[in-house]
Amino acid sequence: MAITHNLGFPRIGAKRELKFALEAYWKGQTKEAELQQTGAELRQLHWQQQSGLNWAPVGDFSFYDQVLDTSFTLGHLPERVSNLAGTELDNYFRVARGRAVNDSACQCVHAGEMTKWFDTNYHYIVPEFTQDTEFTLNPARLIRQLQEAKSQGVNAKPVIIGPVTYLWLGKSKDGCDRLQLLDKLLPVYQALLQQLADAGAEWVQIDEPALVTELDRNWQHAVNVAYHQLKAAPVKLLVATYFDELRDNLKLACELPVAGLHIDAVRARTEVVRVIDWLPSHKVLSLGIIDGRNIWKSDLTELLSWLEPISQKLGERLWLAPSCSLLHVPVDLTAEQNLDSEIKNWLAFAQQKIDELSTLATALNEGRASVAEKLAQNRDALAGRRASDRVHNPTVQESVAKITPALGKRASSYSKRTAKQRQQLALPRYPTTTIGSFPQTPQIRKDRLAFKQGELKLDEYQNRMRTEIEYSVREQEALGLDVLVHGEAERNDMVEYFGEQLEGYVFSQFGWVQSYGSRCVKPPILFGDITRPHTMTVEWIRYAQSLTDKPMKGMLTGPVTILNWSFVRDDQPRSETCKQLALAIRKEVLDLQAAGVNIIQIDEAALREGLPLRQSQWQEYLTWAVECFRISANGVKDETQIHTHMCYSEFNDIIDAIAHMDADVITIETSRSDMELLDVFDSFKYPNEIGPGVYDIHSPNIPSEEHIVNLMGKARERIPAERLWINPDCGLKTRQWDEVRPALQNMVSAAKSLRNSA
Ligand SMILES: Nc1nc2c(c(=O)[nH]1)N[C@@H](CNc1ccc(C(=O)N[C@@H](CCC(=O)N[C@@H](CCC(=O)N[C@@H](CCC(=O)O)C(=O)O)C(=O)O)C(=O)O)cc1)CN2
Ligand code: MET
Ligand SMILES: [Zn+2]
Repeated sequence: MAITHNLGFPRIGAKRELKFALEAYWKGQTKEAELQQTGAELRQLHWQQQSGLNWAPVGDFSFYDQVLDTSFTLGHLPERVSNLAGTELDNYFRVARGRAVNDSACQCVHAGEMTKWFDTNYHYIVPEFTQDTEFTLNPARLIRQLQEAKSQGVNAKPVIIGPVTYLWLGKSKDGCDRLQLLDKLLPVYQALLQQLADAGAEWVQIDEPALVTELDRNWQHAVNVAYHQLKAAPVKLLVATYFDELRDNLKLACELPVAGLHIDAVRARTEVVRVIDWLPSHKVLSLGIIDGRNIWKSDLTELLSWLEPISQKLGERLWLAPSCSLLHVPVDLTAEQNLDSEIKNWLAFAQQKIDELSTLATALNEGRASVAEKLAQNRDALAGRRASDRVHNPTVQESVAKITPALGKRASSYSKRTAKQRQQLALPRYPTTTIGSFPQTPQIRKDRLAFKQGELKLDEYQNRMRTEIEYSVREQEALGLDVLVHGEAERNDMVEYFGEQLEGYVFSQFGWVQSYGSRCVKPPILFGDITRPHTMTVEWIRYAQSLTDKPMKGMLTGPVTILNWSFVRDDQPRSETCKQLALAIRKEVLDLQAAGVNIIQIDEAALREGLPLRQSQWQEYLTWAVECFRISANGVKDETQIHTHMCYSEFNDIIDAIAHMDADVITIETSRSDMELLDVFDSFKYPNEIGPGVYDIHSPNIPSEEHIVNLMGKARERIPAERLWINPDCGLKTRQWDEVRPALQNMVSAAKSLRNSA
């Protein structure tokens, strides 16, 4: 009798109800009660949609981020919000975004740092630790939601982040050893588990994904200490791991004194046999067999053949689940009206994944015959996908086979190139530029929606986008920027836009996935061999260049970032898919050059995110990822200046790979680290030009000229002035013009004053 459960459900809503409710609340258009009501309705709906399972998650819902929720549950808030007026929700949003609703008392504080959740495009708010950090239990939200679920007849299993992973996710602000806090943390967890038990919880899922990373002995020891202390709690604990194999932590995870273990049986399938061997015979084994990171239908028949003997052996001890929380996939495939029907039949979103799980459990519990029709349909869909001639294109495969190292090499070294580029571009010292996007105004979005719904003709849509481009060019000229951009008005997203242009992709209408807070992305679906049937950006850039005598940067997204932010095929290695994308981008680069564009930026914002979770596997990834970037960028002549952009701040451990990309200029995030991270870009390790971001675009705050001059002063201590550019941290699409204008004004005047003082 296999038991089914889910680790977490997407909370944004099939029509992004949560996003709209949050944004209305932040603007002060609605009251807290309305926001709470939307939350309750979404939870109820999502529990109903999971009612076919034996256990549904509770506590996976969040108004912003589940890690921030955990910080609140543990009574662990940054000191800067501890004495401010307002409700708990006000404080919650202050930590999340720097301010509460309509903070009329101007109780704005700097927001908590945001960083990537493991190797996903989801971002969490980083817990901030010092040696004086204290924890106090604040379980009300979780207990209320447990009661809410129970009152609706849900078989509820609370979900929390485990103590070791919680510490692992955070950052020490004073150099303290986070593990020293474990002793203070565990009693709070113990009390929390006690309260959940009192409120009627039988099982609690306690997530410890840190167990799939390389933990040193102190961290491994902490895992043991934690669960030996928590075993006294009067609930059954299911320790959940996901996103990778357990490897060196396998034995440790199996032997913890808890009632069950969940592992990612998609990414760690080869470990299942060993886990079954090691797991004591009283424990539940939860196998995450449905891929929570991708949108393809599972091969149910193949899974059954594998699972039947396991089910025989484990009986009631076998639980089945998606590999990880379904937060990382869209909600419901049936909402899609415009998806190509052949390809739609190959896909499963969150709801369909829940159905797959139920089908598998029924087959195991009642025999395959009981779901024969569903299994047959599933087999047909998969056979169709395998055989489809839309997936395979021999010409593309030949081009990839013909790739040689020469394709990734520029004709001359950086020093030769830069001399020619300087002569041609004649830029001042400390050239100023921006990262690509300008505000995506409500009007731009409205126009695009009208166009997509057929209410606006192509011509008219293009006219309007050209007007937006012209507007941003005039603004940049007025500001006195040196290298201009067209502003990306015509792009819904830097990856989806390219997915829409390339052959081998389809895209959804409602396939939204949360990236941070209320911000979502709609990853395009890469199903087949990639070709570029026509130019994708040339006309827009050419138009923008025609408006000005200043140099206009061509703007592209790089192959690695397109790969990492798409749902990609699982029938060939990612490196193979990436090479196909690289060849397509290379064509675009060469066409831009032919159109007279002599500065081309190729964004690789997600290059670091694609790193495997274990450092021992990094090199293999970096080798092909960097090679793909080089293939896309390096076909150009010496005079063409290649830029790349990366908006994260940890380069120490991959600086060699970054240098090996050999872009003429790299723009990076640095403003929040006070330029310290430039230490790693010193002349030996990084010989080319650098634009260290001088202000944080995630914040509405306007940086002062003095602040920027100050930061650049620090940059100059590390990098020779002739190799420095001045630019923001990242694109400006989420900001408003009223914020962008004064910020860039200060940036440009900072550049002028630096030039004068040189
Ligand atoms: N893919 C990706 N990942 C990334 C980033 C990124 O830029 N792209 N940046 C980093 C941070 N993550 C981010 C993720 C999303 C957004 C973002 O701005 N998302 C927008 C949606 C962007 C989009 O796809 N816009 C579409 C659709 C917009 C829309 O909602 N349209 C409305 C109608 C228009 C309206 O009335 O507003 C509708 O369909 O109902 C468009 O412009 O065409 C949002 O959530 O609001 C920003 C940063 C890391 N990961
Ligand atoms: N060119 C892109 C932009 O400016 C780069 C963003 S990186 C997330 O929006
Ligand atoms: Zn960026």
